[in-house]
Amino acid sequence: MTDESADAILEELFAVIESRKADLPEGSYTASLFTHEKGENRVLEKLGEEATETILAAKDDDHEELAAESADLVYHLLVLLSMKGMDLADLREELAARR
Ligand SMILES: N=c1c2ncn([C@@H]3O[C@H](COP(=O)(O)OP(=O)(O)OP(=O)(O)O)[C@@H](O)[C@H]3O)c2ncn1[C@@H]1O[C@H](COP(=O)(O)O)[C@@H](O)[C@H]1O
Repeated sequence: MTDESADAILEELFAVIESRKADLPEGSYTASLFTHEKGENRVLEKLGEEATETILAAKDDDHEELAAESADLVYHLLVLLSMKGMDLADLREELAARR
């Protein structure tokens, strides 16, 4: 996979998250994070859980599980950025500044 196509997938995912935030459709897990009674604490909790699950997968040297948990982690991180009014450009800018 090229860097460009990986970035396109992140862009597409972030656009879906933004659309769920705007429309709050019934049955959407993403929408449920934006409307959760715990507020932003719910996504923060999920980030902690997914980080732990990622660590456990790494310790087990389970590559399939590590990829799956990493995807959960990145998804919840993108939801958090969206919740805070930030976007992928903020992340890209910070990473680029470190080169
Ligand atoms: N990438 C994801 C994604 N990654 C993880 N998750 C959800 O995150 C949750 C992870 O929770 P856990 O691993 O702890 O498993 P769980 O036991 O089901 O979780 P909980 O009961 O604790 O909530 C699961 O409910 C997953 O479905 C995601 N939900 C949605 N997306 C993307 O968002 C899009 C829109 O989804 P909806 O908002 O549901 O329409 C989807 O098409 C996907 O592209």
